[in-house]
Amino acid sequence: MPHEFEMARPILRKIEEAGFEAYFVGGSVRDTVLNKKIHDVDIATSAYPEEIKGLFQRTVDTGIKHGTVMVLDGSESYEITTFRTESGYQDFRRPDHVTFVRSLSEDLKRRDFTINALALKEDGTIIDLFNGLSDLEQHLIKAVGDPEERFNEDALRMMRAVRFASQLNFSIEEATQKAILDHAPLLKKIAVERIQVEFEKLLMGQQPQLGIQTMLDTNLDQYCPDSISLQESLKQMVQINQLKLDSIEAAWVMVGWYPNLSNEQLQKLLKDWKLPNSLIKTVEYTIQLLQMLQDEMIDQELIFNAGEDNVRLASQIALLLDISDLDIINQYQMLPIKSGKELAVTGGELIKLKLIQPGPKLGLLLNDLKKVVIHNQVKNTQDDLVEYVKKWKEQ
Ligand SMILES: Nc1ccn([C@@H]2O[C@H](COP(=O)(O)OP(=O)(O)OP(=O)(O)O)[C@@H](O)[C@H]2O)c(=O)n1
Ligand SMILES: [Mg+2]
Repeated sequence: MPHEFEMARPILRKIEEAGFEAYFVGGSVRDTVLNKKIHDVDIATSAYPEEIKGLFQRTVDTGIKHGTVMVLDGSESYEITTFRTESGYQDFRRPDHVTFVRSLSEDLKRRDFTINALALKEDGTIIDLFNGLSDLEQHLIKAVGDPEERFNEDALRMMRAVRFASQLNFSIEEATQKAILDHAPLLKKIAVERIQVEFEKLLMGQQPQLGIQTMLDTNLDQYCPDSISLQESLKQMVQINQLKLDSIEAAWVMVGWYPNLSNEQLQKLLKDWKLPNSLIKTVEYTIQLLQMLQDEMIDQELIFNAGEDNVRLASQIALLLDISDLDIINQYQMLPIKSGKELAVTGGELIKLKLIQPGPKLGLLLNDLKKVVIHNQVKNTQDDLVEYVKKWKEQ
């Protein structure tokens, strides 16, 4: 058992000693069987939330309505969720109400895929009611029970299927994939933020091209934000030789690069996907840098404005796209200044020298100084810059 489970074993034992059942469930069990590193440890139990709260000293009501109580143990914390069934999914995304149940099988049968429906007991026994182990061995993503029901309950699961295909390099079982094709339009009901999380995990998975191809094959792309541009990108991305994306930034630069969008269209694509502004800025700068590389023209000012991180990202993606990076990292390092603050004169000094008065003109002048220094037209020394300002005043 991995260290994370070892740490949590006493918690499960304590619940069992009180006469209830408790299991590790979800992705951590799947990833343990696959010998992968685990991140979050989820625990499911037959005990009701109030009963869990009675058993442990330090608890937090993180999601008590849905049956989840957080138990604090030293510096660790564990989410413990009561076995539940969810009924009446009228909006294809959230259960109308949650019913707590005492039976593990009731809980497991409402889970999405067989590989995610395994439970692990404190003593190491695996409970496998839906042949999840065999599907893990066969590298198959297969819905638990009737795939249509599973996707009607939560349409996001269709995106989860293609995301797992990419992350695990698994195929989607035939009936499950057919159900995705048939229910793809339901994705429209899902909040963009939730789709975004799955799509990013897909892009950063070990086989993004498998996930992307499956999105195209099942029409899921048609129900994602800005689907026309997206489809164009995805079609191009499957063509790349061995696509591998190791950051969210790189992933979105690739998506934004392909459809050949104007800056406004690119903004719309990224906004429609509800990306944070800082990420949008990064993607915009990096795409501008890539356009510059494609045109084989170095624009010092753009390199300066984009900054080191975006320059490094552009260089990395140029490699994937098979365009020359024109040594831009070096070009960046050779810039005479890396920020406006490195100018050899400040606004205050220029005012003291009576070369200019405070006001909007000063801002314009400083901007101009920055430009001529970046373009190596004037040396970044106080004398040279003061000289330049005197001439600038005369014109
Ligand atoms: N739409 C969903 C989301 C989750 N689950 C169930 O809840 C578990 C935990 O969900 P989550 O942490 O979102 O996904 P993981 O499968 O654990 O994947 P990851 O490793 O990315 O956390 C899943 O394994 C699955 O059993 C589900 O049935 N349907
Ligand atoms: Mg998880």
